[in-house]
Amino acid sequence: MAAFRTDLGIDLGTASILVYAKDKGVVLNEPSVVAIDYNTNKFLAVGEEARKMLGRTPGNIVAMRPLKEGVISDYGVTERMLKYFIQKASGKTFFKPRTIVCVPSGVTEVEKRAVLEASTQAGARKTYLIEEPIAAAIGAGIDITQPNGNMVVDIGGGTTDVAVISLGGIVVSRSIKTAGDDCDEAITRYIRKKHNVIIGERSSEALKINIGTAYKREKEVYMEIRGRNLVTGLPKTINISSQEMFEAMEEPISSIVDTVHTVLERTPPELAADIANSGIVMTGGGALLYGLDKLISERTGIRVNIAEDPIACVATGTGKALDWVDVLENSLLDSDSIVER
Ligand SMILES: Nc1ncnc2c1ncn2[C@@H]1O[C@H](COP(=O)(O)OP(=O)(O)OP(=O)(O)O)[C@@H](O)[C@H]1O
Repeated sequence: MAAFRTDLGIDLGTASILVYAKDKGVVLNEPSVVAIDYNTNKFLAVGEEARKMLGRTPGNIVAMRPLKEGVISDYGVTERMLKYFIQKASGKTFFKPRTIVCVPSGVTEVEKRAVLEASTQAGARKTYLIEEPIAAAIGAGIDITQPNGNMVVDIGGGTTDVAVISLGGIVVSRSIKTAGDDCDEAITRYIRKKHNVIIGERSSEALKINIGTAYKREKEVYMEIRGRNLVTGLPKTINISSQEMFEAMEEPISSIVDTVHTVLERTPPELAADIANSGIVMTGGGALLYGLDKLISERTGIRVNIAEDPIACVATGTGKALDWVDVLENSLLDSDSIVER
């Protein structure tokens, strides 16, 4: 199949957008955040620049995430943001690329159309949509065309997708709206309750990344964080331990582990035997949470492998899928079939 230099694979994620260009790898990796001036309806900033504005904007400016919990919460803004990133990644020498966009698993048919339309309007010659677990599996280096069962656990910002894939298609899957962002929220609630301190979104994420833990650590680690004292209203610095993080995130983490368990229970025995042999593969930023691989392995009795560069897996898999369009045809939705040009 002929491939063009500018073909793009796009991981349209809740937390970030990654764009993979053929033969170049990941060329763009930015938070899926936009800052809009509501008086003029103009985009003031997109991506990293907009993320810095979260929680720091005056009345007329809103910094927001148009994708939430694995679904498109603001359709029009998502469309404009996607266009912006496609044009940025294509550069000046823009000759119509083919794009393959990986959409969060919870999107509706209407939202799928919106993504296809946005991509077409941004100049794509043809756009395909791919399901997230399939892209994650390809990105993790799994040959999904084989008649072997593979289990992929993709833990993103808004959704966790657990899927068993064989012969290029999903055999059993489950998607829950509990993932990395819920861990951040659980941390914020815990600190507010236990320390009477309110911390921001970025601080709770920093705690999770630096000292978060899903499986008891042998050696306790600590991190200082600044927030606002609920009683005095003044800034306060507190020292948080990894044990506290373990307690704070217990609920979202057990939902994720239970989901893996449920999918395994529903997996046909032949495929379950394949998975027991090859192990479970974890992808997405959430896979990097300390001890989560160990915990899942302990609960299921199956080895767990964290994919190399788990955050980029969906994007690289989406990009690589451009070469597999013919094989994957049944799993892909394309712009010719649903967008009237
Ligand atoms: N080292 C780390 N430890 C724990 N969590 C991490 C780490 N690095 C990133 N994350 C978390 O991973 C999540 C983002 O993952 P990813 O970029 O795969 O999601 P996404 O594709 O944007 O989201 P979704 O798949 O839900 O649409 C965020 O919640 C982030 O805090």
